[in-house]
Amino acid sequence: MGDNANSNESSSPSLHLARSPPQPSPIRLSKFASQKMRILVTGGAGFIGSHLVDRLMEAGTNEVIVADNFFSGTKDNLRRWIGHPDFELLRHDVTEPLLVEVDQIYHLACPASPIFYKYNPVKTIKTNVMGTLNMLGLAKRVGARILLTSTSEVYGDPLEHPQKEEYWGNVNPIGVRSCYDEGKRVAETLMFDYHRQHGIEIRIARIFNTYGPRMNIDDGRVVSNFIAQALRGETMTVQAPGSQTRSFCYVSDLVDGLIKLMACDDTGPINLGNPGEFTILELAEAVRELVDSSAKWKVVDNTPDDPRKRKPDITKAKSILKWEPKVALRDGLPLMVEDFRSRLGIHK
Ligand SMILES: O=c1ccn([C@@H]2O[C@H](COP(=O)(O)OP(=O)(O)O[C@H]3OC[C@@H](O)[C@H](O)[C@H]3O)[C@@H](O)[C@H]2O)c(=O)[nH]1
Repeated sequence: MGDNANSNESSSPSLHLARSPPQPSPIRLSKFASQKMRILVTGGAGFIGSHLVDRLMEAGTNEVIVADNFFSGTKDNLRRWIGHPDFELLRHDVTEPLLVEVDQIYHLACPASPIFYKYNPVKTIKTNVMGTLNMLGLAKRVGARILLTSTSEVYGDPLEHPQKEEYWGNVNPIGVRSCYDEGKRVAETLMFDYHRQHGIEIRIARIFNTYGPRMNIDDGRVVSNFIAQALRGETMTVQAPGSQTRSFCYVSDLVDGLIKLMACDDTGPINLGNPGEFTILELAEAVRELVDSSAKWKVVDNTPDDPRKRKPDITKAKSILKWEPKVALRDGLPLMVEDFRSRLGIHK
């Protein structure tokens, strides 16, 4: 009985493992093909996406296609590249299939601020599941390598600290954050299943809290909220209890990590974040010192399932990518304040 079952090789799951990856189209292998790398960035009009696009375009060796539905991203973030011969901007929602010929896909598309991703939770989970399926389908068809920007939110409200990639997390499957947390967890699952079943080259980054110029002023996340509030003379809203912690990574460091991950030989997941850990009250204090010593903060209600602590273990990023963040919070915050001042037209 056991022998018979084992002798039926076509049903053996192991046969579906480690297939060779799909090959690029013949034209790409011809000597007349453009030597530039063709790269799709989904969500490329967003905060992190547009900084990534800058870096890819500045390299001068890439052609970049951005697909964005402009739900939280804006064309303004990309205005310096519009009209450039190596750049193309598509208004496209990743929940619909996309057919383009590319060598690499950076799949970022998804609202990342809790107020944005909770605004239309069904759309958020569709974006994570159908969007990732569509991009994996594209990667399979054209033989592209695909990098998913997953999140530290896959660890939920973590029971291990700091968080290592091996930790499976503590996530509420039915809570108000689940559309994002569970959505990204399914997206990671899809990535690995396409890798195992179809040999797709995958890379997964787990991004921790990131900040920097170009964040939406009313993005709703804590760093942008505090800076905008302090600059406008409003009271900073510290959500209770204020002792919860986050680790904040400056956007240029994060983009370095993404590019190194795409280039390396490891699938990930790899944590990308700055291990410097601060309570939310410490952050409010830092912003007060920087922007306006008379700025005030008040404690307001929090939202359900807010993680109480978060800090990346970046041992893997250090050893595999030779990456670690260079910009400390005290150096990155002033750069963001400068950007917010100029966008808000506040020059005090
Ligand atoms: O005005 C505010 C906003 C937020 N907060 C608090 O600041 C902390 C951080 O909140 P944010 O909204 O900035 O971000 P979160 O850490 O909740 O989620 C983020 O996690 C990592 C990324 O993947 C995403 O960008 C985002 O989901 C929370 O404890 C929140 O309660 C405030 O105290 N005041």
